[in-house]
Amino acid sequence: RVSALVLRRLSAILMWILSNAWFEILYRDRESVLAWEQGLCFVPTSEIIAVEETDLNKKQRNSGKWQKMAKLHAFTVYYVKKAQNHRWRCSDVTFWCVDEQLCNQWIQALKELLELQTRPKQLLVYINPYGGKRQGKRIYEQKVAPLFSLASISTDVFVTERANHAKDNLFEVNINKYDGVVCVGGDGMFSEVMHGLIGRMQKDSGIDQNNPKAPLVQCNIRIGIIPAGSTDCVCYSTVGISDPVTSALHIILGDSQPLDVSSVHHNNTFLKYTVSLLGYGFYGDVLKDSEKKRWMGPMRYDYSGFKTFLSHHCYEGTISFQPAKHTLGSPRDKDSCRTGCHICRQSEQQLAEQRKKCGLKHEEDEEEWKVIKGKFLAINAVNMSCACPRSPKGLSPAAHLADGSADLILVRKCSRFDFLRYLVRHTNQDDQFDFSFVDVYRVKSFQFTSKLLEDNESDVTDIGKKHFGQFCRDHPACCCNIANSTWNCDGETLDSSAIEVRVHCQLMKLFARGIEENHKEAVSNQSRVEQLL
Ligand SMILES: CCCCCCCCCCCCC/C=C/[C@@H](O)[C@H](CO)NC(=O)CCCCCCCCCCCCCCC
Ligand SMILES: Nc1ncnc2c1ncn2[C@@H]1O[C@H](COP(=O)(O)OP(=O)(O)OP(=O)(O)O)[C@@H](O)[C@H]1O
Ligand SMILES: [Ca+2]
Repeated sequence: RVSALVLRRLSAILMWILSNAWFEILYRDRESVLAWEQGLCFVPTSEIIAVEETDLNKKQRNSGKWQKMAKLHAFTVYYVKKAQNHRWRCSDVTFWCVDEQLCNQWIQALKELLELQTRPKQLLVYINPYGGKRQGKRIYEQKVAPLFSLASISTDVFVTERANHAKDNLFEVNINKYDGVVCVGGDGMFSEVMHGLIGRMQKDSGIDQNNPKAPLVQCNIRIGIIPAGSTDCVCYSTVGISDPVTSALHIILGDSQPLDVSSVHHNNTFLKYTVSLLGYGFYGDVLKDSEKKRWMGPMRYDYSGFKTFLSHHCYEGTISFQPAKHTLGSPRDKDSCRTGCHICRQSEQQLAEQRKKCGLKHEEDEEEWKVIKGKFLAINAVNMSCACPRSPKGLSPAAHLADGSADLILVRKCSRFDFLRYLVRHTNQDDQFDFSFVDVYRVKSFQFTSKLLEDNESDVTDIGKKHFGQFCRDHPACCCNIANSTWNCDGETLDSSAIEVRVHCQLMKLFARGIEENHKEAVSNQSRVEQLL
């Protein structure tokens, strides 16, 4: 290790000398490293976007410079430049020399290196022209398509004409032709594409989605998200920023991030899949109200949020859940899920071992269920942190993208002021779970039944109890809503007062790599390693 360090230092000095001369390319282990005039700069081949021959002589002729010089030959390397806050940009550098053969050799060598990377070559793209601020088409055409063409990616592009157009289309297309599916839109559009892909996978494998216990088939075709929606929570939580160019570059490099998906059932009927927020009470009511105000664009959430906050409805019901014992993490952890997360890796292995051991036995049924009854302002189940521009740390900052668990957050009945304090903590660094009225559990499955439904089911003959007004008749001071709330399932409303939810570990994959450690954190970790050496 010490000699590797010394070698690296030596090669750095050598590169500095070379960078003042013509161009040079050095190899460090099997990774190529480029050095150029501006001083030292390392670019791993995995972060080179494209290599192109450059007609430098044409440029020079036009500018009138270099006229007395010999004919030059050049190539341009396009690479990922990492900026602040997880933002990526496409940068380029041109290398030149007088020897045409040498120049061609470098172009050839770099292209061969790029060929060795497993990157998407053919993509299927769905654009929702009405998501967010209705900029999806413009964003794709101006910011994304030029990058795909630079990276020699061919695309089949569909601009959707109605809701569920993309989902329906995914059941018909020749899916094996593609290396991935890209959706341009928000969380709702992503959800549509995910339902299409997972549904298609199960259909092709003869799996019945209505069976809540069916082991679902993993979906290996990756989805790329170009954010053009109102919340863009899935993109933000998996990339660290909601930025179309950054996401396009993650797709081009062929990044891969597995993702947990939860299935939602009612009475052996499949309802939906969810990857981000499945929320009852506050977030369900915000969504339901905001759907009527779509014309307001992303602002609709603030308007409906404020209205719902003032209405302060709570809902009574029973939640039963199975704690996620296979994972090392806890929702109160200080560390968050980051690129290459060891908790996600360990949890996946643990689940695979459990499955091997138990074979076809439904061991899950035998595991303990915890039951909680109460009155809640919000019941939020999140498969990931749910970070988004409105809430940069998310609803559960320590939730993991791919650990086979969800965080179940129960916000019990409390005063408006306390609920506001809780909401404000979505937006700052303070601990959201440090309230007497908030409980959080890491679970692998859960069920919810509203009190209204329980009452109706337990006494179907009592017609009086079927009327909503009955519910709080015995408690005149109670703020509980007389009707049920709805579920906010990744931004889609779901009307069911009884649901069964099960987390499927790493059911699908995204063109992403999780949130990378901050540069500062990474540098301090690196210097710690060097001190150790
Ligand atoms: C006082 C400041 C409080 C600010 C609270 C900000 C909370 C932001 C939480 C965002 C959580 C996102 C979870 C992701 C959900 C997505 O799958 C889904 C589809 O895109 N988006 C929403 O449902 C969109 C949900 C958007 C909900 C916005 C709620 C805004 C509440 C405003 C309350 C104001 C009270 C002011 C009282 C003086
Ligand atoms: N051509 C279309 N016309 C109408 N609706 C569409 C069309 N294409 C897709 N949709 C639907 O629009 C809904 C919302 O789209 P999308 O998620 O892109 O934007 P958003 O709701 O503004 O953003 P977010 O989900 O991030 O809050 C999706 O549920 C999708 O099914
Ligand atoms: Ca998870």
